[in-house]
Amino acid sequence: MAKVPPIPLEEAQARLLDLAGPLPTEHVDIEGSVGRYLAEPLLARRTQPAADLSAMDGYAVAADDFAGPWQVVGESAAGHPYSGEVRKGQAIQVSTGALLPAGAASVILQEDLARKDHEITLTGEAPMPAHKHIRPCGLDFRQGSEVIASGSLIGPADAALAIAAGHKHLPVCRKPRVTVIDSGDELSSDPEACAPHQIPASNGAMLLAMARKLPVNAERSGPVADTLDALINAFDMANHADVIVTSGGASVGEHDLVRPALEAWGASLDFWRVAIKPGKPILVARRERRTGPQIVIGLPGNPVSSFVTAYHFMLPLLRRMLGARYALPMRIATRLGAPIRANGGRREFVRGIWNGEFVVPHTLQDSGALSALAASNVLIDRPARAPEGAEGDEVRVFLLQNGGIA
Ligand SMILES: Nc1nc2c(c(=O)[nH]1)N[C@H]1C(S)=C(S)[C@@H](COP(=O)(O)OP(=O)(O)OC[C@H]3O[C@@H](n4cnc5c(N)ncnc54)[C@H](O)[C@@H]3O)O[C@H]1N2
Ligand code: MOO
Repeated sequence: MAKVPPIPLEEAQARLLDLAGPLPTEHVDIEGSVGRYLAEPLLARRTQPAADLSAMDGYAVAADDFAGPWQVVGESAAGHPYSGEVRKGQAIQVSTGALLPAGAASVILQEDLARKDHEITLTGEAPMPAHKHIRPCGLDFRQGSEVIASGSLIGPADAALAIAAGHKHLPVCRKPRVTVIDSGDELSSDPEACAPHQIPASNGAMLLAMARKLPVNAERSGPVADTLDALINAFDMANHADVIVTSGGASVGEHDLVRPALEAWGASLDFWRVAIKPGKPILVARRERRTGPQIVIGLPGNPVSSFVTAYHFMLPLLRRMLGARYALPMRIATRLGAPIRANGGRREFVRGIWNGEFVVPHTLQDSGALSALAASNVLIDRPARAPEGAEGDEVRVFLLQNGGIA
């Protein structure tokens, strides 16, 4: 068959992300929103702090009243404000987070004072500047201001911020429905009963686990036999899915039937083959449905190729449907802890082990070697035709753990 030239990774990712947009918005309670992406900018419904607060435990005094001694005339505790006003020569005992009493301009730390009955005297330093221990009204945010940008990943701090800003619910995109299909006659669904001509169907579980790191409704089907009918039937069964992910049968062999099956099913191929290693035979197709489009990502069967292409295509597509501002994975710069060989003509994602300081390429880079993939915690991004690298050279890596998704 005619050779189809592979396209660059960025172009392929842009084409894939163009095929889909964020799914419709729904409102969920804040605890249930963590791990999802904010679908609209979030505006504060209140000002925080809503009034000037004391930032420390101590005594509030009037403006320019630092000589003392002062008469302690009352207390403002967190949740129990003082109702009167402070005058010169007076002090109000304040606790951290308590409302600053009317007339107060400074808080003197209790460590800098000596108290005897109702009188306090300065033994240490007066605050400098005078308002040092005061958290002014609106320091954090003001009513009506944007506190979280649209497309942000809602993490623990965002959940706290949304609640502090007066919200009970947040708008998020509905969860994409994902079906992962293992395909291949050699696949056994029972890893405990696998003949020598068979191989346990392991990609589906891996891809499902990767998808489920995101807030999606994902399920698995197969293994599906290498026939057009079996594949078309599996696609029909996934008619409810927004995203269908297959693994295997993406290459050029006569049993590689994913492309013809997709075409027979009514999907149109957007691209096939990307200039990356591993993962070159990846394909992407789209099918129109009454209830919205379906995107099919056909991943190569080699387990490491499946993993790498799921990382660079499946997860970004799901993040895009979830409304994420940054759908693509991000790299960090680090240094080599061992030499790395010169690269060939395809951009390569070398499995490596990073200790937070240096990265060492795994010695086994076969695209079927799950043992090397599982032992690795980064993908080293090697540009096409990169020269060999020496220990200490800078390289870019994609994190698979420690905050990275894999
Ligand atoms: N003549 C050519 N042959 C191949 C080319 C090529 O350009 N010309 N490309 C190679 C590359 S690159 C890759 S990657 C593989 C991918 O091919 P397929 O997507 O068609 O994958 P399969 O042939 O179905 O399987 C490859 C390998 O992976 C195992 N596999 C498949 N599915 C699973 C699964 N669900 N769980 C575990 N393991 C699975 C399968 O048994 C094979 O060993 O093609 C090259 N060939
Ligand atoms: O590109 Mo394949 O994915 O070499 O293994």
